Amino acid sequence: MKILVLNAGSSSQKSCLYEIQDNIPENPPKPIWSAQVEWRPEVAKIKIKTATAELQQDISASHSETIAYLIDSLHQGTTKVINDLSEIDVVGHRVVHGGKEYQSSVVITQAVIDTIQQLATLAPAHNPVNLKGIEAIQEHLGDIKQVAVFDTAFHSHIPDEKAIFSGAYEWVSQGIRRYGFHGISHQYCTQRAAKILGQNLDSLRLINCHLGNGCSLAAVKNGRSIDTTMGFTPLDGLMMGSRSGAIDPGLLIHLLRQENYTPETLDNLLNKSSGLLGISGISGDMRQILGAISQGNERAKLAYDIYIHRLRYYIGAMLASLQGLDVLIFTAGVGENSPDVRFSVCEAFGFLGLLLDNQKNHNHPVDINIAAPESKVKVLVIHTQEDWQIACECFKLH
Ligand SMILES: Nc1ncnc2c1ncn2[C@@H]1O[C@H](COP(=O)(O)OP(=O)(O)O)[C@@H](O)[C@H]1O
Ligand SMILES: CC(=O)OP(=O)(O)O
Ligand SMILES: [Mg+2]
Repeated sequence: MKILVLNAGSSSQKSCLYEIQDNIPENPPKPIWSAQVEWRPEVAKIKIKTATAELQQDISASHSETIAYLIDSLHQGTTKVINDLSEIDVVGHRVVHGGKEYQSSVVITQAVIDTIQQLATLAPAHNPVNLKGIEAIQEHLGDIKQVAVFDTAFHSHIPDEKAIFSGAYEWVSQGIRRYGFHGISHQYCTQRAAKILGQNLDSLRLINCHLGNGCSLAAVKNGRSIDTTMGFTPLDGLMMGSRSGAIDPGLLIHLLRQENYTPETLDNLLNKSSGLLGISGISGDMRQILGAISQGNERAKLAYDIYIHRLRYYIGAMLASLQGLDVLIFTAGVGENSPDVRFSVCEAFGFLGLLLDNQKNHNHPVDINIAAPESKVKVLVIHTQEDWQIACECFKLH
């Protein structure tokens, strides 16, 4: 069975074509075809990879035209991997916000599209681009079966005392609660951790640190998320590349009342120009922050220190929810690639008996335990594979 996956983020889209035969294999296979698009103001920067070819192309085209270009590259030119588009059985999409309506993956119907649309105000940087992907597939692949896989689904069993905000009781019936995000990645890493360690999830308390452009933690017990740092929207919790994470809600009232902010200017400030970017004034990219620190830039150092403090602070919160810890996991762009961040975080938890193996930490670890043999907590670096997780969900629903 051939499954095309579109994993759209706020500024980029990863896409893969997978083939699954009779059963889901234990280890994720390489995709037959993969593509990455970065949306820049005037241009889509495209990279396509197959077993035998690599193609890089900048095109000036709309979202739908860019997806048409990707689809063409599946059966034409040097990146051709299928003879005909009818070989594709199903298309899976990452959808960031599923609200209270969706607690597991669903086959997409018009009603599903309408709901994703209604939820767009809660994830304005994500749900609209997810919808564009669904519509482009309808346009170019007709009525092929499409599946929505929600970032919120993995967190849908978080107990009420951790999910309900301590505001108005009416919020509960209005669906205002902690939903949590990055669930596709948190779920993949949870299952992968059990596989790497050869242990059953029933016996493991995990904290998964998803540190990409957006950042969140999940506390996982018995294979389920029981707490997480993102909330009603993907703005809560940790400091991120350009998002503030949690801040005093009284500050928002102050900005609206005294500083003439509007909902739009606040949204822009908190989602697009805060976090590492806002504090450093340089970039939301951790590589650039680390580079600037090595040049002695004090604002970059402050941004890094706040980022680490917030990570430690929320790991503390997840520890309290789990009442202990067996495995700490680092994943996504920063978590997978920055030994500095991993070291700075782990240093604070020596009191738990957590000890890193410094050599393993620096040796580009992928899917291994980087804790010292005597450490009481295992520390895994896992290459998150959201696309594969989405493909597996499609396979299960087909
Ligand atoms: N070698 C590295 N060291 C530190 N950070 C890195 C490194 N490589 C990538 N990153 C970080 O990873 C981030 C992107 O992570 P990624 O998971 O790809 O994000 P997303 O899927 O949210 O767009 C970049 O902003 C960058 O800060
Ligand atoms: C939900 C979310 O924040 O996703 P991303 O990290 O892809 O922006
Ligand atoms: Mg991501």
